[in-house]
Amino acid sequence: MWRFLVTAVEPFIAPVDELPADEAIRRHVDEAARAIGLESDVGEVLDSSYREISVQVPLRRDDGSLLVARGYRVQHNGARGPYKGGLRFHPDVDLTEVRALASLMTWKAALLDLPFGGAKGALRVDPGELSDRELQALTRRFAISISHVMGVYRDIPAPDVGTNAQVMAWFMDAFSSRHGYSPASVTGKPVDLGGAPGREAATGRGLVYMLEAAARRWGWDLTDRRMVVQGFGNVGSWVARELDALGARVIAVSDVSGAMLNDNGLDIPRLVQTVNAGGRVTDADISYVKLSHDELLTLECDVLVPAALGDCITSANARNIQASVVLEGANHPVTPQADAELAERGITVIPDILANGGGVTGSYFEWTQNIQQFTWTENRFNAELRERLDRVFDEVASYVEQRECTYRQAAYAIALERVVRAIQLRGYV
Ligand SMILES: NC(=O)c1ccc[n+]([C@@H]2O[C@H](COP(=O)([O-])OP(=O)(O)OC[C@H]3O[C@@H](n4cnc5c(N)ncnc54)[C@H](O)[C@@H]3O)[C@@H](O)[C@H]2O)c1
Repeated sequence: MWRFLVTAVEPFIAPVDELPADEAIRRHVDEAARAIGLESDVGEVLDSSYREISVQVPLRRDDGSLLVARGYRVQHNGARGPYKGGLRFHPDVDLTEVRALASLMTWKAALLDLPFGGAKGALRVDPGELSDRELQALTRRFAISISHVMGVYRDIPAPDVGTNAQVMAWFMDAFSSRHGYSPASVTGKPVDLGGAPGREAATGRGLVYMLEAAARRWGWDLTDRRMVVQGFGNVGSWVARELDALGARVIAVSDVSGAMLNDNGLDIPRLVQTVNAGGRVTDADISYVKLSHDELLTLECDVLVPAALGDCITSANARNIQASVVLEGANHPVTPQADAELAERGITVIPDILANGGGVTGSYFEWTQNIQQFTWTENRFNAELRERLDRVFDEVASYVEQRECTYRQAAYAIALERVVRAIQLRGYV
């Protein structure tokens, strides 16, 4: 059984001059509203969430003590389809962060032209401190507590930080016990339970597909390019594997246990082996120099992939970033102030709602296959994923070239137009 390792280091804390996450996303949306000349007051609907649920999730622990966790599900906007978004289990998560992440999902799904609205859920708990029985009991209790607003055509969760296919299986089983067998009520499930072959790798693989699309457009050869990946969980480990397979040089990676560098390129298959066996990256018996978490972010490299938590590139370290490109694997890893500073310094940022969109696209494939009770092969899954992501990247890149704006500004402008159109067509306001 896997174990989660989430709390061994301090969480990233944005400097006080930075905006809270939900306001930061709102700032991006406001900027997009100005860019597309949104004159209607429909934008006001998007300033807040449609529904925010906060529930108490009690658990009798193995040692007899009582744990009372707090669970959240935020549904931001459902104009384009059922709500969709991950479930995060983390001790530092709060409603403000969940609200921000739910809104990001609205923009991501719209940008990728998927028939979903945006949502996010979280349980404020450290999964690494729980036994398997405790984790299962807590997941089931949480699922039942919010099941009245969940469902195949209502709201469909997926894995995120601190959750995985096994957690999704428990969630699906608890939901199904109330509503009848519903594999399409959750995505990112184990393949033996209706999970789509390819979904587990889809976010990390999708990031690399996006980078390849960018490389073709910019005339870059990715062979031997210096890559740095922060976070070595689902997203980070798959990014590193795919970059390594492409012939790029992954010189540094990190997880909660620390950061490591080898200028000649790290032995990624050995690292993956270590982590899959339940270890941390720094346990791997490979040649490396140990770095601090901050040093990893400021290494000189071609591409920096933050793939851990949000708010890691802020006004405190943006001026020290030495990457040519920041490819956002994590959600909201760059604060608005840092974003402006990176843009000024000529560093290209491929934003979360574009870069890590392979995850929700893979979830869309899984959901549709569950509804049709039909399974694609992994090859077909990957081919369809690449085709969709290439198309979306090209759309955003064309917008950037025509308007001379950043990738983030272009991505938000395209997404906002789609969501506003859906709100108006449905006569919501
Ligand atoms: N899983 C998905 O499909 C998906 C989809 C889109 C976006 N994301 C985003 O990607 C990010 C990572 O998600 P995941 O599913 O890989 O989570 P995960 O729990 O599988 O992995 C998180 C990784 O980050 C590491 N980490 C935590 N704090 C760190 C720190 N301070 N420094 C360095 N490493 C640290 C952990 O050790 C772990 O290796 C999150 O921001 C998530 O919202 C995930």
